[in-house]
Amino acid sequence: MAEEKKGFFRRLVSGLTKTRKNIVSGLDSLFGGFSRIDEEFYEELEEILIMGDLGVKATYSILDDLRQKVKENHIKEPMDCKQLLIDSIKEQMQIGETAYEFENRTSVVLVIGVNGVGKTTTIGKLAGKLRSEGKKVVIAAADTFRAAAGEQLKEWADRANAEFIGGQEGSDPAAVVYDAVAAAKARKADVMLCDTAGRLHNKKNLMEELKKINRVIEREYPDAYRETLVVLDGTTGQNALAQAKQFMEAAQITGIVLTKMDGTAKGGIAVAIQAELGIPVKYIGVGESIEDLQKFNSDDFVNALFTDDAKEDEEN
Ligand SMILES: Nc1nc2c(ncn2[C@@H]2O[C@H](COP(=O)(O)OP(=O)(O)OP(=O)(O)O)[C@@H](O)[C@H]2O)c(=O)[nH]1
Repeated sequence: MAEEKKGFFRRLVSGLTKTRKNIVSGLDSLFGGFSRIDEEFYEELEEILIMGDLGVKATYSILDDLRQKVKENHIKEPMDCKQLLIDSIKEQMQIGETAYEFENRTSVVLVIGVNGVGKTTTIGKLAGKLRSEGKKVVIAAADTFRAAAGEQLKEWADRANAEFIGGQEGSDPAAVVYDAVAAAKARKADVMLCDTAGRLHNKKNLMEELKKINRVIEREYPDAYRETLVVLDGTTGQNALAQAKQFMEAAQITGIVLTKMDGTAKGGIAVAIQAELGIPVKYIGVGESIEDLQKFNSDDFVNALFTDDAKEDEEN
């Protein structure tokens, strides 16, 4: 288990290389370049955090907290406030224990997200993980808006050996969900993963569609535990935050999946999401294989961001 955790941490550190360089190299020159903690120091810190995609709200809270800690602890040297900054970022991200209840109960997991964010891949990876734990999985392809979405999902379902229920292009998504619930009940599935179309440009339609899907699940599968995950593309930074806010208006979101965190300098968005929206990031994607979808832990994430390369190389 310890080995597994270490392996994951290493993958996280290497996946976050660009984000780490973006944020930490700026901070290192800030801590090294200033001889005292003054207004200019705080202004530069503010700029680094904003540019690192931590979001305006989280950045201001972190700065307020840091100012207070610096005062209380009578810190004079910029270098000495690095750990305080790390602690402040962690504190901003605290939203209590993240639950993964759906793994242990008969559940329906609705997955929402706009095209191209990595929704299909995420469902495929999740199905693979659940199957490897011996769980029975049904995948409902309720994104009937695009035929290609269903085909791609079927490939993942076949690979994971999960049951796949789809519909014709343009058919009623709620009808697919109805069929999938029937299949899940008949086969005593543990988890039903449900892909949905995420047409944000037409919020009213999206809301109606999700409501209809929810009605079917509530009526046909009242005992199923419910989870609604929004998938966001980590490379889009603040745009991902805006998308999350819009989805929050359309549905009761229980968690976020942040994908493509390996190829981006904008990984600070994970801080913005938890600090600003108070919704847990439940998984992050740091690559395209199944093991690259990982449960998110904010302390590990912040530690990975502040791990320096030289030390990592030494340990390896
Ligand atoms: N590097 C990297 N690529 C990812 C990750 N997650 C998904 N991708 C890639 O992102 C691309 C889009 O992923 P899809 O799963 O097809 O996205 P989608 O949201 O289902 O998109 P549509 O099917 O077009 O609606 C694919 O090439 C995936 O391999 C990740 O964590 N890291």
